[in-house]
Amino acid sequence: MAAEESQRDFSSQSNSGSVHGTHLSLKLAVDFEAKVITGSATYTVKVVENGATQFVLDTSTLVITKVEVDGVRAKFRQHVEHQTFGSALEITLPGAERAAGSTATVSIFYNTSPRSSAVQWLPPAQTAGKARPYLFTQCQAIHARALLPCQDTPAAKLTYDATVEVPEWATCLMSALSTGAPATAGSSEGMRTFGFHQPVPVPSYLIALAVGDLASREISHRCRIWSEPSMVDAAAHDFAQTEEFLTAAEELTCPYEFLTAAEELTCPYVWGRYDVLCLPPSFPYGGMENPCLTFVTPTLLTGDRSLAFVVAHEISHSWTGNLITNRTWQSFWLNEGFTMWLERKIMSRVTRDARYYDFDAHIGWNHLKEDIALFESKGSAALTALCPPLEGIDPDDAFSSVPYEKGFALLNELQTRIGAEAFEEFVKTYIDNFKFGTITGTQFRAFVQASSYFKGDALDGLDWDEWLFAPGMPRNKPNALALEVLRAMDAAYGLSAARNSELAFRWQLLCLRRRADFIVSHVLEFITSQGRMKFTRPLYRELNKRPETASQAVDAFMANADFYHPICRAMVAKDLGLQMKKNMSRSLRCARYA
Ligand SMILES: CC/C=C\C/C=C\C[C@@H](O)/C=C/C=C/C=C\[C@@H](O)CCCC(=O)O
Ligand SMILES: [Zn+2]
Repeated sequence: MAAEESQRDFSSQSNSGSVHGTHLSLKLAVDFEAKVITGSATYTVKVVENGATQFVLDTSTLVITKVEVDGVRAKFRQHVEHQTFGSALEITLPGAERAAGSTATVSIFYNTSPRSSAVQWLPPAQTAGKARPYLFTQCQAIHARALLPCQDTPAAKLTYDATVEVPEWATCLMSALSTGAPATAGSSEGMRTFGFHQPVPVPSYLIALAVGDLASREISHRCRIWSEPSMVDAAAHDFAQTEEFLTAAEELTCPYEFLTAAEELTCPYVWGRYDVLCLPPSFPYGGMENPCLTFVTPTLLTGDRSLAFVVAHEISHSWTGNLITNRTWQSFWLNEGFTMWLERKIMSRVTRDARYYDFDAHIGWNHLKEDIALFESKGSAALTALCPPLEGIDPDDAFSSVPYEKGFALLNELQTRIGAEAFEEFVKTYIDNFKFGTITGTQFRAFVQASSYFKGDALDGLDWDEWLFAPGMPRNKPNALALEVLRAMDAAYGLSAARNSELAFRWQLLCLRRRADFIVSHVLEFITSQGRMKFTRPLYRELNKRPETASQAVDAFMANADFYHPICRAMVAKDLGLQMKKNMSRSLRCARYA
């Protein structure tokens, strides 16, 4: 296999590997008339590599007016603009080469351009109220650099605070916690100032802003639904299950025994609040997982809550994506594949219907097929790899259902190998291990391989290179036959008690492969009551694949060795890794190879 996951972020020109902005203070003012945001971005900068002399950020269509380092004017240079990746902004750190661990405060004074790719400025006609303008941002994947100078790579997480001056009639929201009521004191005439802080380190693509004529409805102690006033009741109705989704997500992600709300929680929700802003119809995505404030499209408003699963998806990103973040866009599948998995688990719980997971996975599989065919027809098959070659590529051009559904398919494949219950526990260890950080596919692979949940032969035959780097459809369709479905089929059709040997054989093999342990006693009964190799050998081999059932297979075989025809006995002994001593037939005469 040719490809390799790069440690470099091809989509950023910043030098976050040697100098890292760890905290950002934004002071912004919104000018609807000029369609610009003006202000300053002040970074607390930490040198991580000895000898650094520059702090390099990404910008796109920004006008930089002044830079200060530790309060003193500093030299800066904006490179020629690259069509996709923008202009690198090089700021000279004055004095001698900086030692690792040293810090500085860097303030950049700037304004955005009316053609910023991060901001949509809506005239009143494009709003529901038709009376006031509106603006919202969308920074994923690499548009944050068109909103503020930043190290626009998910590898560089930072905390932030912000003040934003907006017209007095407007409400300003950000992907952060509010610091309190807006202030008019200290603001320009006719303006008021909103304050925010985000104490959890986030990547730049999660910095978000919306300003408009907004109203809200509180739907739980930590969830509020926002939109334009004329839509807010409809939005609050369609997203009324938000708290229920959030609770289900907490149960699925908390590595400790989950306690009820009345008791002390062992896993407090890291982000503090989960609010939802329902945007005007030009919002380009179904939802965007901006922390503390998910953005959603109004196309979800049906009146019957049938599209609220998008909120379950965005809630899931609170852990997979926002808490554990893809280190570069090559590992975007870890954000989205895990989020699809969690979304489907949440929806199965909330609907109390285990079939939800399988049916939705089936729909996702078909979506994946369509997207892969589309990319192949465009001559872009390489972008259908889970870890795509992104050098020189605009991430927006690479976007498809591949990271979502192929990513999910890989996780589902892992789940199938150890069973849903064990995989759910494994995911909790994954979250606990990588929370607050970033991850690559290579790290994930190593984590799985080292995990005690995947001991023994659980990963046998899994071709990681093919999964991560080969374009096209994965080989194995996610199996829709969850344990619960097998139990329901058994209850409906009595398959475990089937007397038809062909039927019993197929059913038993299927159940063993799905690790449905209720079948084991039936299998042992079947393989010790007849000796037809067509049935007996595959079932013994299947039992022998897992430590939990292998010893039962050996015991059953040894106890019944005399029953089998010598050919069958010899074949099964080989299948089980046992050596039959010549002319001996009793169980004690078998010994394990090696
Ligand atoms: C392998 C692809 C590499 C990088 C792509 C990363 C980001 C792509 C960029 O286009 C931004 C995507 C933003 C997505 C936001 C929300 C999605 O969950 C929405 C999914 C589609 C929808 O429901 O409308
Ligand atoms: Zn998502």
